[in-house]
Amino acid sequence: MNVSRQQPAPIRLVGLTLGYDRHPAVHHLDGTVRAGDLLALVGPNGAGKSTLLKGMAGEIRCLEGRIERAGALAYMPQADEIDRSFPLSVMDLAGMGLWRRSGAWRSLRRNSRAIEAALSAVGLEGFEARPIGTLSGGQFRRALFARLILQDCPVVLLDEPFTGIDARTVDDLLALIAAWHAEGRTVIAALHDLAQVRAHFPSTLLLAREPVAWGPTSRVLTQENLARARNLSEAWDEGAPICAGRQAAGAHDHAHAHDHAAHGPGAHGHHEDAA
Ligand SMILES: Nc1ncnc2c1ncn2[C@@H]1O[C@H](COP(=O)(O)OP(=O)(O)OP(=O)(O)O)[C@@H](O)[C@H]1O
Repeated sequence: MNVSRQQPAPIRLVGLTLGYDRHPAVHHLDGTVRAGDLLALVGPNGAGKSTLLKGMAGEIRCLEGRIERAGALAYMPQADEIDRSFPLSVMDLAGMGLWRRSGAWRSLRRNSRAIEAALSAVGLEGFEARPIGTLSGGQFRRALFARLILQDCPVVLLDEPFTGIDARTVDDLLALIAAWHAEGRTVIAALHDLAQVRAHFPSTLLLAREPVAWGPTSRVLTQENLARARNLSEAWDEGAPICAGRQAAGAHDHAHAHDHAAHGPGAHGHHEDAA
């Protein structure tokens, strides 16, 4: 792994609302993901985790506010968003990770050595020529992680990277993520397994269409915060328009189809991690 690569910059969310067709999916986000953070995004179904990752990856535009970030970023969407019918070999798929950096100077031989090393790091040696459509879910996930290794980006975004993956593969991939963290990269992952988050992710952003709590995992994943996240999600109105009054009112007194009553102290996602 190239240790001289670019270091990550912090990612700042400023008055951020993201959504689809002018309907917010997640809003009122303010806070900073520290450079080098290992951050879990947690929340009920529909809480806005994927939407936030898509916004950070530049796949959707901000409805309001902005995301300030710099440098290269690698993004792994949810498995069902990836077309596996495309006639690609495992080697081709992993090799796509080199596109950003590979120029004419990089020989095919050097490329293939790097790809083989990445495939070996995820336990896929011998799979180079296999069409991706023939891989099991776990093998395909490993191939995607090999592509991330080759992308070699300072910031890595993962959307539910372990869904449907067996325990051994999850352990291997968690070790890879821990190594990225140790190298100083920023890693942000949307996850549902709270035990896994507690064990492996020092920071957590708990979302329920808006930030419920953001900070050290042990302080965020409390019963009280989790209950508040459930209540907020249930109270959400899918058809609500974007909060046009927020900036004018500068507070929470604007007319809202969704319930803000559950806001508590610390709900506004300021990163309380002093370290
Ligand atoms: N392409 C889209 N078009 C319209 N609405 C969308 C789109 N993608 C997501 N949404 C809506 O945005 C909201 C947030 O969805 P999102 O996928 O971000 O949640 P999530 O926290 O990742 O959920 P899950 O845990 O179920 O994956 C949901 O109400 C969802 O229906």
